[in-house]
Amino acid sequence: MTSPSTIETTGLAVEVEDLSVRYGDRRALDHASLTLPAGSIIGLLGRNGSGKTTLLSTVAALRRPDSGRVLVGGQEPFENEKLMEQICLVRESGDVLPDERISTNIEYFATARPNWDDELAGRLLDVFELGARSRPRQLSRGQRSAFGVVLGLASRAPLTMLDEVYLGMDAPSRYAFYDLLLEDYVEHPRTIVLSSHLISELDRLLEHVVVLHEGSTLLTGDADELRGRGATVTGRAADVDQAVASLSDVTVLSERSLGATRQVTIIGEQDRLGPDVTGRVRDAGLELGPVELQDLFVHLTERKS
Ligand SMILES: Nc1ncnc2c1ncn2[C@@H]1O[C@H](COP(=O)(O)OP(=O)(O)OP(=O)(O)O)[C@@H](O)[C@H]1O
Repeated sequence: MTSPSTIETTGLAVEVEDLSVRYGDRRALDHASLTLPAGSIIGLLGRNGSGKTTLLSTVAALRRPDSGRVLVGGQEPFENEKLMEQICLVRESGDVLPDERISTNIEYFATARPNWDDELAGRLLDVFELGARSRPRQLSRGQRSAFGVVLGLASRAPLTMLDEVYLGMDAPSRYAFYDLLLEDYVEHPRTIVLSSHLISELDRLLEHVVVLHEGSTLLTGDADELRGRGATVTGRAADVDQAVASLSDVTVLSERSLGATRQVTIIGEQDRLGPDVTGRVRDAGLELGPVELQDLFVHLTERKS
């Protein structure tokens, strides 16, 4: 069993083995297997309906597997009260008391969270301009999302899962959230899962990525390793076009132009770029950079559809 000090410093790992979950006849998860490594920020990516919420709900023991199993820190979460104190899932739907004041909601939430940090909660409420006396029912969608973020971060749960909560927030609030998340994570490492189908903003935060597609695991791995599977080629538009046209066995994932500069994202056969490709790009005097996870995600899920 994991000791409390290990939980504090590294968070809880999740092992999902051959997991299937059905809603009636509909199979939301179909023999999915994956690992969420302890002490990392993980992007759980997938198109609408791919099974992200179902997976997180099963990990948080809100649903029971139809077959297969989930282990959190080596233990099954279902009806495991002690373990549930260490797991925090914030869903876009809220899971708060809509007619009670924010301060009351916080008191209620904090009692079930041994690592709860009141000072952090207060700071986050200030950043997102949420009054302690207001009630969730009176908040806008974005403000309710921000309140979810407050509850998720201030819980400091060894396994914290935020299910698309931040999508309703406006850009300044989202960027404040990303900065605060990173700042707090560096001081208090834990396992943080961010689910989304919009990942370009999250890209820089992610250390590990899981892509679900139609209820199964399409891809899972270290984010840097995935970023290295393709490349961006940047330079003068004409030079980039000439270099990319000369590369055989390369697929273009996206193109962006700014004035005379062009950036093309490429990926090689079997999702690898050989040294011959990178060498030729460098020889042409062009800049080579990592691929954006969003481009890789769109490419992989489109190809599967
Ligand atoms: N309560 C439910 N009853 C019946 N089917 C459901 C229910 N909840 C989800 N599903 C189905 O299960 C599948 C997976 O849904 P899920 O909500 O887990 O996906 P998701 O990846 O979180 O989607 P989104 O990005 O749109 O939130 C979908 O096909 C969905 O229609």
